[in-house]
Amino acid sequence: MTLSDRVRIKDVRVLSDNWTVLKSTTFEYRRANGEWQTQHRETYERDNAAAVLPYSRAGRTVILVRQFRLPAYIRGYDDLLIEAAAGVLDDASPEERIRAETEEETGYRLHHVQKIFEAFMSPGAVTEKMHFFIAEYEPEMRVSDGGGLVHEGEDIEVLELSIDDALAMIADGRIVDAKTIMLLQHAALHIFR
Ligand SMILES: Nc1nc2c(ncn2[C@@H]2O[C@H](COP(=O)(O)OP(=O)(O)O[C@H]3O[C@H](CO)[C@@H](O)[C@H](O)[C@@H]3O)[C@@H](O)[C@H]2O)c(=O)[nH]1
Ligand SMILES: [Mg+2]
Repeated sequence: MTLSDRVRIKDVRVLSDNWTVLKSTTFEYRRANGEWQTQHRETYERDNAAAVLPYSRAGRTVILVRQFRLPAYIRGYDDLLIEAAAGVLDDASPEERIRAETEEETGYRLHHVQKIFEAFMSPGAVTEKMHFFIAEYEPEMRVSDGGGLVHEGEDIEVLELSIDDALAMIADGRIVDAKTIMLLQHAALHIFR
């Protein structure tokens, strides 16, 4: 299947080209009834990213991180966000990037990482596609404190939580990050049954 016979791009304007590119695109879309309709949409063109849930089957625990997120704060969330370790790919492969990112953010040097799925996280506005991984960890894999890159402003706390506590934190609103909820629910369904 291709959409190229339903979409005609007419004009693309760069509205902002700073940390990430914001574009405005004018295009024609052929509706289900066959009529062509002109539309304008803005897209925030982010690189793809990867996220991971390190888990211990024996300990029934997972590793998460906690950090400040300005967009959530602006929207009224008055706490640090609890998240799965994640990072943008920066032209690396998802597997390569998620290992490096996990070590940077959590201090764990993972061995095998298992891809579980890919997902667009906000497809109405953001181009980013997230690659999701799970990975078994053991205490010996912790090679540093993690914490992220100070010169990039990262100030990341590492959390080791029981899966039951993590799932309870989704229910009571202490975990509100989408990628993290997806990974924890995957773990509940497929790892810690
Ligand atoms: N100077 C500057 N730095 C930025 C900006 N935006 C992000 N950064 C820095 O760029 C680095 C990106 O860190 P990563 O670990 O690679 O990405 P991330 O912030 O975890 O983002 C991923 O997860 C987010 C939460 O789900 C996603 O929102 C994001 O799109 C991505 O997937 C961080 O040091 C962050 O502070 C910006 O506008 N200006
Ligand atoms: Mg990150």
